[in-house]
Amino acid sequence: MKKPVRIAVTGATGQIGYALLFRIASGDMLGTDTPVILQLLDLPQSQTAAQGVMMELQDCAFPLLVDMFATHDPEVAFKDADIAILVGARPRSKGMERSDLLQANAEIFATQGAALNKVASRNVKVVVVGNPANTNAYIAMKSAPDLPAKNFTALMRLDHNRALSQLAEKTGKPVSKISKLCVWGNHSPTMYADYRFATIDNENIAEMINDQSWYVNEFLPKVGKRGSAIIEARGLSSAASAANAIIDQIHDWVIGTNGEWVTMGVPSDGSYGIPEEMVFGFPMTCENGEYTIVKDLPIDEFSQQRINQTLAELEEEKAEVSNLI
Ligand SMILES: NC(=O)c1ccc[n+]([C@@H]2O[C@H](COP(=O)([O-])OP(=O)(O)OC[C@H]3O[C@@H](n4cnc5c(N)ncnc54)[C@H](O)[C@@H]3O)[C@@H](O)[C@H]2O)c1
Ligand SMILES: O=C(O)C[C@H](O)C(=O)O
Repeated sequence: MKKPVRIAVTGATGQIGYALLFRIASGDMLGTDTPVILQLLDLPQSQTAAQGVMMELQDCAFPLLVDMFATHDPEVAFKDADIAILVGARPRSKGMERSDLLQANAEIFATQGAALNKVASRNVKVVVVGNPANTNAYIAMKSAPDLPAKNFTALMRLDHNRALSQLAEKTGKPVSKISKLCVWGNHSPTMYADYRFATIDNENIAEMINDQSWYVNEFLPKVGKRGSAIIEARGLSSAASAANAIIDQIHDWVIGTNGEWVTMGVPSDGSYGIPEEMVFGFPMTCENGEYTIVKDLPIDEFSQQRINQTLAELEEEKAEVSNLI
């Protein structure tokens, strides 16, 4: 058996927390050979609910769950954390855009970035889920100057998975056959789900579908606005699919992608003209616990225009939180 991995989860008693914790403890995220310790953070008024969630976790008798505790203090929750999943934040409701949450949620990520800086493992892998996820990840990263900036990521795997499923449905082929898809930019309707390089059995999907109007007028808006469609239909924002995407993003970051592309929101290294440190969705491969941006892809005029649009939105969000960083 390996050494237990300390996993801090914020917003542990919320919707996503409830869909996430049991899958982490069952081994879906890090594999069935890796024991875990869950360090749960939620607000003081949610501590009784947190006890209830822990009772249920206990009642599952997961062999991999070696310890767990709940607290309202970020410095306790993040102590020595190897992985920190920052979910705790207000979700949007009908009629709101994710950027409307910026002022409500930004301070949480400044406080939690500072706490991670103080007490987490120096190698902590951070995934920010609370919206607007990219800018919140940027705030957390800037609030943690002693940790490597590359350790801070935003959840963009849900967008990637949504795009995969739409392409599988359109082509009638299984999701597992699709390679080299990516989503550029912000986790917002401006995101750019790029299928130009995507293949099924080495055949180019764009050529296979051969319908630019479907791509521009149906596929891109459907993927970009999927979060709103779920809120409209369910009355609540996505939770099980978000938890699943968190599991996928961390699984692949830690265990690797075998050369396959995935999408993660990561601090830019200047690739594709994206300003350094801007937390942006890029195509990614992962190996040995490190991610690498897929470099030197050709960017045509349409793609450049879409990338510029999502970048401009991130620049605006960044300007709005300049008081916090
Ligand atoms: N990036 C993505 O793909 C994605 C997908 C789905 C949801 N989200 C976002 O995730 C966030 C959580 O969604 P949810 O549906 O679980 O919401 P929820 O309201 O069900 O749960 C949020 C939890 O966070 C807790 N919380 C609030 N402030 C906190 C703080 N300062 N510290 C610790 N805990 C705190 C609340 O008490 C609550 O238990 C929202 O911002 C939502 O928009 C992101
Ligand atoms: O859209 C939301 O507000 C929730 C989440 O970001 C999603 O994409 O489902």
